[in-house]
Amino acid sequence: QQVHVGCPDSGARTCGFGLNLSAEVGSGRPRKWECLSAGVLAQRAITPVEDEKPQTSGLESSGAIERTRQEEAKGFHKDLSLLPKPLSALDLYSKSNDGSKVRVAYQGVPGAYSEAAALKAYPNCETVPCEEFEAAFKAVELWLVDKAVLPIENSVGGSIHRNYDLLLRHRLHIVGEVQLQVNHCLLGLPGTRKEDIKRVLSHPQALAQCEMTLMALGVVRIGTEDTAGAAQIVASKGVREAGAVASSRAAEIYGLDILAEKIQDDDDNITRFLILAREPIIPGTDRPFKVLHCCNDILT
Ligand SMILES: O=C(O)C(=O)C[C@]1(C(=O)O)C=C[C@@H](O)C=C1
Repeated sequence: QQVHVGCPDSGARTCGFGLNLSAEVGSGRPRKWECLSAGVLAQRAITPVEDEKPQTSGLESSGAIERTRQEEAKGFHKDLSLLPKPLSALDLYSKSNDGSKVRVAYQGVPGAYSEAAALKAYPNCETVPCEEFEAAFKAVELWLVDKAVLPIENSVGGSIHRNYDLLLRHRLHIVGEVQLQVNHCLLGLPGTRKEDIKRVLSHPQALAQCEMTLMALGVVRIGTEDTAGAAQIVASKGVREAGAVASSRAAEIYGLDILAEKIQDDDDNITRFLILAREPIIPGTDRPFKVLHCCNDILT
């Protein structure tokens, strides 16, 4: 039984990190265990093939070993390209930025715009729903997630003050931002008509963004924690006269009909989200950065 974890392209001999585990078949006892770290002294993994080489005896054998040792000592650093390449700041930047395996907290339930913003920022991320904004901040601080994506302002509704307060009270860093086009839909139970709706549930921001449409419909507005949460309530209560303002994705997730699309007052309804992390982004020194100098002298 042999397990070898290493770099397939360079082979065990040159791989900087490797694990080589061999055991005699049937004995159940490991015969050899070798784990190599990235250190230069531990460059060479003993492969099973080398281990099975027939043994030679006496002087002939020790002379050959000595010659090999000397040759190896002389030629140890001959092919420098075989040494493991040190990580650069750029490697780390691109690896942490490909979106894979990143856990991102957002406020709301699946189908919320904040979840869409998280997926826009990190397309392959694992989204983690949180009941309140504060829970999303704490999830990052407690290392339960890597990032949080939170709405900070909307082109129609203005600032989301709660998140400004939370930014002051928590020690997280703003590491990016996402802008999302928010297209609200009026959702209802399957088979309902727009005219049947008497009460509309949604996040207060979303209700404010659809003020004119909702006024024209003459419906009662009820605030909820998030837009997708409103869709979830409408679907679970099964009340035909209740509707929700939420995304088309929320309609899909909770099995609701889209009774009207793009019901926001302003077609250009954009929400800006901040991406928060425990660590700030420190510009690397291996890439050029643009710096803008404002010289007052030029203007006077
Ligand atoms: O309820 C949601 O779906 C959210 O993501 C929250 C929120 C907000 O807080 O502004 C985000 C975008 C929309 O502007 C409406 C609501």
